[in-house]
Amino acid sequence: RETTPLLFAGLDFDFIVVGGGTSGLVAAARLTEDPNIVVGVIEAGQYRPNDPVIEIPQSYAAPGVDPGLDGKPVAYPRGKVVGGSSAINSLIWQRGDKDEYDLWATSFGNGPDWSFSSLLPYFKKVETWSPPPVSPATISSNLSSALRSSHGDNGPVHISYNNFLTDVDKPSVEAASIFGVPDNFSPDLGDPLGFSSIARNVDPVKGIRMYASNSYYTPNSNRQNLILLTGAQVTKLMFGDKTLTAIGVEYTAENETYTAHVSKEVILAAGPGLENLKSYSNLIRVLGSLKTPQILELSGVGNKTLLSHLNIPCLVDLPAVGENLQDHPVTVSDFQLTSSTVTLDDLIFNTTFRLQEQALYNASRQGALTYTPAAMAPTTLQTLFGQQDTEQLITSLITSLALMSQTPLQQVQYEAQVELLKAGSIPFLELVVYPTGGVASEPAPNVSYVTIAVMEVHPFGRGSVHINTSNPLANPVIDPRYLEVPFDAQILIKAAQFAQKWMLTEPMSALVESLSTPSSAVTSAAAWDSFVRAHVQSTNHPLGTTAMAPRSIGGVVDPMLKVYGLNNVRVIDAGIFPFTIGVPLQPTVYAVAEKASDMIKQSWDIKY
Ligand SMILES: Cc1cc2nc3c(=O)[nH]c(=O)nc-3n(C[C@H](O)[C@H](O)[C@H](O)COP(=O)(O)OP(=O)(O)OC[C@H]3O[C@@H](n4cnc5c(N)ncnc54)[C@H](O)[C@@H]3O)c2cc1C
Repeated sequence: RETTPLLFAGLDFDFIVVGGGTSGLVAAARLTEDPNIVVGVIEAGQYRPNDPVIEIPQSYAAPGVDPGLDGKPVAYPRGKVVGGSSAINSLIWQRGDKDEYDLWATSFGNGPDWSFSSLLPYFKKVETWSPPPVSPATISSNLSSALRSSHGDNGPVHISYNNFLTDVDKPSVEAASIFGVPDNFSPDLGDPLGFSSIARNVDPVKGIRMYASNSYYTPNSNRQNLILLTGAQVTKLMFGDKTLTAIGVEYTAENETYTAHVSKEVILAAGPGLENLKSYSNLIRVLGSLKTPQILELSGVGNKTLLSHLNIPCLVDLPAVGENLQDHPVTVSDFQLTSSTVTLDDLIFNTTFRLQEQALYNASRQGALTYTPAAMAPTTLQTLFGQQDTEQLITSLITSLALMSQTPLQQVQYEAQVELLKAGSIPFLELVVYPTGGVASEPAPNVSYVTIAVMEVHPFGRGSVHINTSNPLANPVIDPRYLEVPFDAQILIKAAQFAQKWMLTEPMSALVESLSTPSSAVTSAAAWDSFVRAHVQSTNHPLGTTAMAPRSIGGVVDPMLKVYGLNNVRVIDAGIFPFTIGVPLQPTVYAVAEKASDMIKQSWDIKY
C-alpha cells in the first residue's frame, strides 16, 4: 500500500528498500511473503499503474542520440518511476554466458553459490515463459522444446517472443550467416552466441510490457506489510551512536526532510549510479542524482580522501565505492531502405499501416505495436573479424594493458578477459538490428531505415561515479572513460565497418537504397575513427560500482551482498556485478535480486 512521507516516518520497519526499481521491488515482494515482516520501499519516482506509455511496447521511443565524446555529454536515461529502468528498457530478455557468471564464483572469490548453475533456478523463478508462435516463425527455427527446459513457468514476469516481424529481420540474419554468424537454438542455458529467437518481457495475451511494477509490486500492493513511499529521495543512511549498524534512512519529499527507522536491514537498490541529462518522455523524468554509490558516499562510506575534501565524516574507508564502472558502449549506423520495405518507421509515416496495426492491437494485442528487437546476435571477434585480425588485436591489447596502471580488481578482470578473448568462447560484441531510423541520425520524412547497433560487451575501459559535493540533491560526477583503451576503439571501428559490409550483402543489399550514417564519404582510417568517437553511445547497462569481490582487491560487498564494514546494509542492484556479461542486464538483475531475497530470508530465519 502507498502512504505519505509523514506517515512513513512514523512506522516501524524490519527492512527498508531504497529504490523501488527492478531489483528493489523483487526484494520487497519476496520479503513480505511473510505477513509478519514489514518492508518499506522508498522510491524517488511515481507509481504509474496501467500507463500505456510504459506498457505498450512500441509507445516506447528509443532515447534520442545526443552523444559524443571529446567532452560532449552522453545521454544516460534511468527510469525514475516505480519499476525503475525496467519501465523504460528495450524489453530484450537474454542471459549471459555460463563462463561469465562462473567467473563471479571463481576469479572474483564469491564461491560456488554465484556460479551459473546456482543462478539458474533464480533466472527461472522470475519467469512465466510462453513458446514462440508458430507463425511467423521467429528468427531461428522454432525449437520450443530446447527453449522450454531453459525457462520458468510460474514466475511474476511473463516472457514471450515476437508475433510480428518487419521486412528486415529475416534478411539481416540470412546476410549475417554468409559471414559465419551461426543460428543458436538454445541460447539461454549458458551459451548465447549467434542468432536465436530473442525472448522479451511482454505478456503475450495482454500485449503489454512486464516490468518490476506490474509483476512484483501491483499484485502484492494490498499487503498491509508492504509499504511504498513515492516521490521521496533517500539522502543518507543513519547509524546508531558509535556503531556501524544502520538504524534507518533520511529522505526528502516535498522539500521536507524525514527519517524512517529500521530494525533489521537497509537494502540498497538505487542502481549503480549514473547521471541523466534529459527527460525521457513526459511521464518518466530521468534524474540521476539518486544512486547507490552516491548514497553510500553521502553516508560516509567511500574513499576517505574524497570524503574529507567534502567534510563528510568517514565511517568506513572503502575507496572502491563508485569505481569499476562498466557498461556496453555501442556504435550505431543507419541505412535508408527502398520505399516498399516495411519497418517500424511505417508506424509513424504510413497512416494506413498505423491504423491497421492499432486495430490489430485493440482486437488481439498482437502486431507491430508489440514488436521488440528480434534479430540480435552475441558474437566472438573471431567470427566477425577472422582469426588473424583477432590475434593482431589481442597482441596490441596485451601491449597496451602492460603500460596501464591497474587496480587489483582490474588485474583479475583483465587476466580473465584476455583468456576468454583468446579462446573465442564468449561474446565480445552483440549485433542488434533495429528496424527503424532516428537512432543514428535525424530521419528524413517518409523514409524507412534500418539501424545497426554493435555493442562492445566486454570493454576494457573502466569508469567511475562519485559525488563532488555534500549536497545530496546534486548530481554525482560520472566518468565512463569509453574508448580510452585503444582496443575498445579499434573493435568498435571494425564493428561499424562490418555493419556496412553486412547490410550491403544479399539479401539485405536488395533492400538497402543508400548509406546514411556514416555516409559514403567515410572511408579513410581517420574518418572512421572520428565517426566512431562521435557516435559512441551508452546502452544504459552500467554496473560494477559496488562490486561483489574480496575487499582486498577492490570489492564493496561480500558474497552475501553486505557492504564491507557495515553490519546490516546490503546492495542488490546491478552495481554488484563484479564483471560484465555479454548481453543486456535485466534478467540477471532480477535473478540476483531473487537470490539476494533468499539469502536475506535465510539470514533472518524468515520461513516463507
Ligand atoms: C533505456 C534503457 C534500455 C535498456 N534496455 C534493456 C533491455 O532491452 N534489456 C535488458 O536486459 N536490460 C536493459 N536495460 C538495463 C536494465 O533495465 C537495467 O540494468 C536494470 O533495470 C537495472 O535495475 P536496478 O535495480 O539496478 O536499477 P533501476 O531499475 O534503475 O532501479 C533504481 C530505482 O531506484 C530509484 N532511486 C534511485 N536513487 C534513489 C534515492 N536516492 N531514493 C529513492 N529512490 C531512488 C530510481 O528512481 C529507480 O526507480 C536498459 C536500461 C535502460 C535505462
